Amino acid sequence: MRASQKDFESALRQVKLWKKDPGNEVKLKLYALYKQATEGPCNLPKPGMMDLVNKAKWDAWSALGSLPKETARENYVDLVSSLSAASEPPSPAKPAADGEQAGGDLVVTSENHITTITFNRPAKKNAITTQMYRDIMLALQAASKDDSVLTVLTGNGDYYCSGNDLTNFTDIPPGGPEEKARTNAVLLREFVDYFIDFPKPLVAVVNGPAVGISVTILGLFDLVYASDRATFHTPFSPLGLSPEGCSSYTFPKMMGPSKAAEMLIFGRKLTAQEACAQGLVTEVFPDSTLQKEVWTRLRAYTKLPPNAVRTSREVMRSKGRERLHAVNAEECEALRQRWLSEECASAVLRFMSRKAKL
Ligand SMILES: CCCCCC/C=C/C(=O)SCCNC(=O)CCNC(=O)[C@H](O)C(C)(C)COP(=O)(O)OP(=O)(O)OC[C@H]1O[C@@H](n2cnc3c(N)ncnc32)[C@H](O)[C@@H]1OP(=O)(O)O
Repeated sequence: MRASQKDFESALRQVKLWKKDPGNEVKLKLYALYKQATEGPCNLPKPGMMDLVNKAKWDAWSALGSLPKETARENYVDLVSSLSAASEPPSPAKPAADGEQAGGDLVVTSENHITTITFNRPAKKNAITTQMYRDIMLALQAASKDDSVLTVLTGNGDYYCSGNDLTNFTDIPPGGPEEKARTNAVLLREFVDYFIDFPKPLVAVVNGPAVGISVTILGLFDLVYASDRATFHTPFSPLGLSPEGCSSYTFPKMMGPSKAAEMLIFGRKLTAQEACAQGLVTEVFPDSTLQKEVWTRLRAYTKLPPNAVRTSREVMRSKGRERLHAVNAEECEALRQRWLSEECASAVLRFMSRKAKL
């Protein structure tokens, strides 16, 4: 059945009412079909390599070649109707479809002298947005002053964290990609500095797979407890990137240079057991008992004399702190340059157009 102009307009209105973001892949398809249906084949000049968003849009539209306007209109209507059921708002009685809890992308709680910071973006595998980096710093600042003895980082849902949200690279400011790379480098340096300087024991409860920066900063934690479902993956080279979170220093020190190279240069993904054997993980627990066992143990640790805990930690940490700050600065500068590379731009584009996954 051919879609009429009325069907097309109704589909356009329907899309505007969607409450749930359909994801980049779908948005690019809709954009391309819309442009083809209303303007015909793409004859705009190709945007520059660093203009990630417009390049992805241009690629999607150009890929439709000389598809007739009527067919594009029909495909648009079909796509919208097939997706509409999935985009209907959840009924108020039910939890949101993606399982997000009230409290936003980051949930901070304090109980029994433990402050817990939870990544809470399960629908996006807990990828860290620019706002979340800032909120984590605020949470650490507050936790450093509250009455908690331990600070825990964990994730809600099936992932611990899928690392940096790759769409953080796509909103290019007026100063262009150079300004974006500079501000990202400043934010990253400040973020990692918070972990280097944090005055209380830091504990990660790695409830599922961990990727990128959520893995590298584990080298700055005191305890890392992992589910046997967890994996540890730092795919920097495939992304055109280089290591951060002081891992270029902490990982070789912890696991030896060649094991660190396999992870940080060649992107080998470790199981929880392998990560434990390399010293990155303190202990692995069956997924079914992780929460019970870990929280029981952590509550017992909070009963230890707090000043003794602090002093022991400080004498273990103080010697290496200056070195870690220097490493952090060096890694951020390397990344600033990497973010301006064609290798990195292509990797982000591949992810956005869903041709690539880890
Ligand atoms: C201020 C800047 C500081 C930068 C610091 C430098 C940091 C570097 C890093 O952390 S590098 C690592 C970056 N992470 C990745 O490359 C992971 C990318 N994600 C994937 O490969 C996959 O999503 C997966 C393997 C994590 C999970 O695959 P799968 O189980 O098949 O799920 P989906 O792919 O369908 O994912 C569901 C949903 O989540 C979105 N998503 C997942 N990870 C990210 C991410 N890192 N950034 C943005 N979005 C992410 C994914 O797009 C899906 O969204 P959709 O449903 O399509 O809207």
